Amino acid sequence: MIEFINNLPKAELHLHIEGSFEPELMFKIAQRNNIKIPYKSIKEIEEAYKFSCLQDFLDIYYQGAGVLITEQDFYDLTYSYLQKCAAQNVKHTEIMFDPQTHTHRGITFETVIKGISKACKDAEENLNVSSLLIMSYLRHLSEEDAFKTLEQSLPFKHLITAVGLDSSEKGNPPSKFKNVFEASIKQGYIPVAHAGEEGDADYVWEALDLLKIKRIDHGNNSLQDANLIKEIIKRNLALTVCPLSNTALKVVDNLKDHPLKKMLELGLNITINSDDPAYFGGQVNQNYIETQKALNLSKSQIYLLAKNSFKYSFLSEEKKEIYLLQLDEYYNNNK
Ligand code: HPA
Ligand SMILES: [Zn+2]
Repeated sequence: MIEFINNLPKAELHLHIEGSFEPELMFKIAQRNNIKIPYKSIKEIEEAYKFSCLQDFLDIYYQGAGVLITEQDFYDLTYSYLQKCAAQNVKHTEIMFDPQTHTHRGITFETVIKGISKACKDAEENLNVSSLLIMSYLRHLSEEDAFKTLEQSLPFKHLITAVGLDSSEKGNPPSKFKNVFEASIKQGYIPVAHAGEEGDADYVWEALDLLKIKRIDHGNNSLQDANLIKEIIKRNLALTVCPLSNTALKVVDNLKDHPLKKMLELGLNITINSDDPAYFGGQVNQNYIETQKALNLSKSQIYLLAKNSFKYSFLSEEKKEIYLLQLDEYYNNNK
């Protein structure tokens, strides 16, 4: 089964590039930029990565991102993640980045987007991994600040496919960002949002009805509301579920209690993703492997999860078709 998962062609739809920042690379870039980080060794960093909730994690995640200064830093961070994609048979990835985490430290939007997008272009050519970008607004900041970010993104609109909403969920409902999402959609960006990770089902309703999202990031707490489940299925929206993130942030106590299998049985369109792999103990394949084991998922369920990852991507129908054919061929030869 492990080999079946490792070789399975798949896409990743929920990945924060700042959350892919491995300790080794963080040390290297910190040294290069003459920045002190509050850890003496990789062991100390790993010790610090013990979280009791989302906010606990976010404090450390923003601190880690603070060593990224130059276009080269953003390039190295992104290329390093894309190399991991190639090694895991991730054929396509939809990468979130948080511009405000960097612009608030005096790094220009241009530096961030140029470094990330150049790595994506090189990986497409050299590693055969395709990607697109999701610019995520930080929900603990104001809507006005998100509007500034939208404005800064416009010269680089051709490099960005979607907008997202992440950071501290509780107390920052989707309704706070209704206007900036409306403006983002007008600019041609596809809307997605984190909803129902720590927030309740009403936050997912708001994301659907007010932000008009085309995909739900996490969405675990949708299970609180049977009408919401029906609505998600009716709108044909997928949930980008992140099992190891959920256990690391205590959204779920134990992987054996994870609702993913129940979600599949309810007919929800589910995908498996790593969220912040450097912080949560595993890349996307590890998420598949551990979840399969904990929930005793069948090969056909694993196949369905990979199929959903392409089907609910924001690729063109033609490109989806190519990847889906590759996946079907793999499955027929290995089931
Ligand atoms: O899992 C997450 N939730 C909210 N914000 C985030 N930013 C990075 N990862 C996350
Ligand atoms: Zn996330």
